[in-house]
Amino acid sequence: MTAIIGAGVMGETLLSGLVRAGRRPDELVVGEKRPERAEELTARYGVAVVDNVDAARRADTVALVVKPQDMAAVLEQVAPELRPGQLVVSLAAGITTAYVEERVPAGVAVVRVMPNTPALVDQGMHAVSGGRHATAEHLDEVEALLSATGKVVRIPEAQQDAVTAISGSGPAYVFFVVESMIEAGVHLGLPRATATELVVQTLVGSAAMLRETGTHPTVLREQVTSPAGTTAAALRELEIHKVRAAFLAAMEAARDRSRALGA
Ligand SMILES: NC(=O)C1=CN([C@@H]2O[C@H](COP(=O)(O)OP(=O)(O)OC[C@H]3O[C@@H](n4cnc5c(N)ncnc54)[C@H](O)[C@@H]3O)[C@@H](O)[C@H]2O)C=CC1
Ligand SMILES: O=C(O)[C@@H]1CCC=N1
Repeated sequence: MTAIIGAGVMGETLLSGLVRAGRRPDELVVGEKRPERAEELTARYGVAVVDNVDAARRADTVALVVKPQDMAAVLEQVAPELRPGQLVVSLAAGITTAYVEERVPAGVAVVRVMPNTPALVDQGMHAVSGGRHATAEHLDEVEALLSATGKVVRIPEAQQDAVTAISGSGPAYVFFVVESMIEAGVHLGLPRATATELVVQTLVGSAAMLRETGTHPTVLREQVTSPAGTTAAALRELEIHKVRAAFLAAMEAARDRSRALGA
């Protein structure tokens, strides 16, 4: 039995992935604070939504998908139900395995995961790190849990805040670029629907090229950039506006915020 405590955006992403991967609703249990959300999830997936204490008691694996700020309260609530042999998986930004281990009975295995929302379409990027009592089998179990919804990498926990800044928050940066390009298309006189179709397919095509050719992105960019052409004119403006430096500063800010959330 797997429990998911906190079924907002990321909790539902995990839940729907498990259901798509063939888990039966009676093998899953959800803890969710908002009653209207609980009703929605039961209607959509046929899962039981129970209180957190009951969810933790019934499950072998307990996935915590509440906001980092709510983690201490949830751990305080469920800790009396947890026992060695159970596995706690935290998907929260910034929360370290040590933070969880300090709040659960000794010997409970803890694994930290940084997922991302493309898992909703089985294209997620999940980074996994084990805590003090997590064995290779625990990591295998978490990998099996997540691999149905995307790629899984195992990383040292010290890299988790950087990973959060890159792949955890990453989809938002990509959507921001997409929004900006669509808006630019509208400014250039294209109908919004046309601009949207052009930008989305350009993104999907570029992503497929990166994955399928394995060619370095710099080479792919140079292939598009004809001497004294249109792309060179555009890239010059991006450099003048320090877009590369802005990305560096943005991801440093995300990394720092992740660290602060777990402090
Ligand atoms: N949204 C994203 O793209 C990603 C989110 N995460 C992590 O996932 C976690 C959840 O984030 P979101 O799903 O975006 O937030 P959210 O606000 O959509 O979901 C949190 C859910 O937890 C519920 N909740 C709060 N306190 C609770 C309690 N005491 N008991 C039971 N349920 C409770 C809320 O009602 C809500 O449905 C965060 O820790 C975040 O760092 C990680 C990677 C990506
Ligand atoms: O913005 C956040 O804090 C969460 C963690 C990574 C993506 N969303």
